Amino acid sequence: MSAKQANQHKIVVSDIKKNFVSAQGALPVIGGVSFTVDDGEFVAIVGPSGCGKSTLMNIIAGFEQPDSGSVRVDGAAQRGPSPKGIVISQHGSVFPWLTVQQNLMFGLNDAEHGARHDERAALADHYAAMVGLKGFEASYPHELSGGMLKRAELARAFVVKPEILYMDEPFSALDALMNMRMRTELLRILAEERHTVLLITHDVEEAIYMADRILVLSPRPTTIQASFQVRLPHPRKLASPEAQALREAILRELGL
Ligand SMILES: Nc1ncnc2c1ncn2[C@@H]1O[C@H](COP(=O)(O)OP(=O)(O)OP(=O)(O)O)[C@@H](O)[C@H]1O
Repeated sequence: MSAKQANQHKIVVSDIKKNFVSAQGALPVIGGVSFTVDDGEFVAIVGPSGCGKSTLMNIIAGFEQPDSGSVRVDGAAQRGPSPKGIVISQHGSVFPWLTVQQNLMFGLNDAEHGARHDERAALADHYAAMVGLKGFEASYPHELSGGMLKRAELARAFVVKPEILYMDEPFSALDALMNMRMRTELLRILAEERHTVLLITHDVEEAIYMADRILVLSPRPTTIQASFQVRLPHPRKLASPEAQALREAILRELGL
């Protein structure tokens, strides 16, 4: 690979290995995973339950260290969580004691986003409106529905304009209809603002609907078993013969 090509990759994951040690002995979880993600690319990772998806994501996002191998973001070794990336998980991350607006303002520091409180409030309100929460800026999280809460979390992630979104089963706690709405919402926002996305999901259709590329992980100790480029135009029709063929090929890799 030439230096120029290497520079184009936003994330470079090189031969990551990870064992957990328990009373029962060593549990090999990640058995050597390498891949790259380009700037602005949306890569989804699917794999069997318990294969190590979350562990891999935690390592790539800098929250956990691998036993061996490395993660580089924009060419620099990832040694801990970086402000370039933000994690959205199914557990949620909004502060229950702050309103929607206060939650969105929380990540905006004075230096970068204007010292004035009203400038940061305006930016927070802009992102609340972008995810369909106009009119709910003064509401507290417990006053929102599950779907609205998820929108607030997305807005909270987007307001700080992260270069990378690490998403670990972000919509899995939502009902099927809201899950589909949030997929569409996420793609709409991504069309407006450029981000690199790494999505972990157990839902093959969710991956096909959104991703540019889908990596299929093997059972533990996990490795990349297959990779699929998704060359379907948006908005994607999951019932189309191309999407169905892709779904079947991925499910076959998963042994289903
Ligand atoms: N901190 C830890 N200490 C010990 N074992 C762990 C730890 N974190 C994860 N594991 C184990 O590593 C394996 C992989 O877990 P992980 O959560 O990464 O899998 P996953 O693919 O995300 O699972 P799921 O599909 O069920 O969400 C599991 O067997 C889990 O019990």
